[in-house]
Amino acid sequence: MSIILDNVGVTAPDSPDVTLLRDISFTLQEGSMTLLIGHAGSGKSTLLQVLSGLLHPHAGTITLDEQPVWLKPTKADAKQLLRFGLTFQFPEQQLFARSIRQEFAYSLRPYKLSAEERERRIHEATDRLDPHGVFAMDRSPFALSGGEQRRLALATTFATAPGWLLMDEPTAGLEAAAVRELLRMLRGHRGGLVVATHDLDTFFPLADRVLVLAHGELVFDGSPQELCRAPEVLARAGVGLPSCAEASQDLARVGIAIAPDLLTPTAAASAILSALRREGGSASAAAAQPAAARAASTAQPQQQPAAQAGWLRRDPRAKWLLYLLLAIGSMGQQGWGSLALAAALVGCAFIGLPHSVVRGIRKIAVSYAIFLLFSVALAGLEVSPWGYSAENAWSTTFILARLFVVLLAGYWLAMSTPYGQLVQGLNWALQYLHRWKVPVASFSLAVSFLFRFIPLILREWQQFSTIVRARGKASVRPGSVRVRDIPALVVPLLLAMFHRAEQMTVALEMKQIDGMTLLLRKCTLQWQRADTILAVCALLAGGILLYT
Ligand SMILES: Nc1ncnc2c1ncn2[C@@H]1O[C@H](COP(=O)(O)OP(=O)(O)OP(=O)(O)O)[C@@H](O)[C@H]1O
Repeated sequence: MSIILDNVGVTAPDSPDVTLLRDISFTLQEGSMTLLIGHAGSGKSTLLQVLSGLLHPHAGTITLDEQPVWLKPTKADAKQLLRFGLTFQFPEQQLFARSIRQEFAYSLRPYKLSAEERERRIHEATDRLDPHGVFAMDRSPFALSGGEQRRLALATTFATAPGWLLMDEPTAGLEAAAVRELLRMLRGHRGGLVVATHDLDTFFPLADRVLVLAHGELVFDGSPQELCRAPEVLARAGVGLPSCAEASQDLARVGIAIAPDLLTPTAAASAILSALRREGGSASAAAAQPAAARAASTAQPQQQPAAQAGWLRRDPRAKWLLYLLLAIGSMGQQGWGSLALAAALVGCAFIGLPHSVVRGIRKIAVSYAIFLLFSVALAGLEVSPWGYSAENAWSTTFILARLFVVLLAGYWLAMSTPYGQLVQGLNWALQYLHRWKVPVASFSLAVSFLFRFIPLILREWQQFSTIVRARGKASVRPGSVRVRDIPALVVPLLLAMFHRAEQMTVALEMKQIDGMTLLLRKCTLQWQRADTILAVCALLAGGILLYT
């Protein structure tokens, strides 16, 4: 049961111009354990999602047992999906059900097992992962401790008996004893394993193979031992050395030569002992020196920050002004002709923004059109006597169309301005109101909080929707969620958001930040000539809309 990736390339789901993985080719053999390592953001999690059929590659092919994983760009082969088990970082965050039994039921549902087989799988998984017998089937998963929750989350994946178990940072946040326990379980896993990790020392002794990623490209494919003998590869890829290679370099400096590929403390200890016993270890230390020197001298590649797009460089105060005038001007329109003019002016604001932003309008428009159809259908209904008023329907259409133009203006502001700048721009205006004794401090705090929260919600939504697609084995378009998976998405999402809100509140309290502090912060924005031109254009656009 081998997995073959042939020249796979992946772009960001929402931004096809951003490449996440480039020309990845390799074959993974059944029963093997492969590590994915690389610097933060190198593409490890993305590769796991591609391997498990959650993310469609824009180029190349992926086959499992010579059968393609993807039938078409929006549809993975449902049968193939059942053969993968993907666990995410902090898998305990994915729990949502009222009872442990329901957690298992949710993970096993796509497999359509008989009742006996389902019970057998649950027993087998709990035997392995519940040594202290805390998984009473009617117990709430939220009544378990953090470590027990993680074991339960892993057990639900193990119960699906995946041919390929793919794990993202499985040791993150685990204490040493729990790591040992995890390794014991992994040794017992009968299928193939792919582990994305930064924890080289834990996994190198177990792994058959290591794939190193750097900036979305595969830069090394070989055994852990080979990689330890080539520390320059790790340095170039921005990955720290495993302890065995580091110890070998340090010992070489004091004249003790041991090989850099002794992956366990036991192997290293006996090599050190032999080296100490040997006379004149210094000569061999010289042999180890070049590798150390090579590693140290290899500078890590620096990524150049991308040039900022024109709109992003503009002062947020000018953008707020344009937004407010467009929004007020659009709301003031009473006829379709002038509303079309307002829409055209809002449309002009999108010129120069990335294609992904423009594509976002299509998504918003589709959802809004559905909402509009329902609203218009209801608005026209007349109850006594029964009938349908075209006039009511038409006026509702107009009001909703006007709202849509305002919504687009808001979307433009949000997409063209980083949230920090949005808040600064608004606070600048609020400072004047504060001087005129208008109580705006709480408003300023609420706005800062809200703007900080919106991107967090979007990020968490993306993460949890990927998790439910993986657990529910949903062969649906990436980014979408089936209705029946919504409880499995909403509960962990809300819990994560509450947790985030709590963290942010504590951070604000610790830093003693309140609305007044935010309001009185020195404004670091810099008004430029182009901003004056934008402000004049905004006033002109506003003037035209108010006049029409
Ligand atoms: N939906 C997306 N849109 C745009 N960029 C994305 C998207 N998903 C991931 N990226 C970017 O792709 C790169 C690879 O992300 P990925 O999560 O795969 O990295 P990683 O190697 O797993 O990182 P880490 O070790 O920090 O978990 C990152 O720079 C990330 O910001």
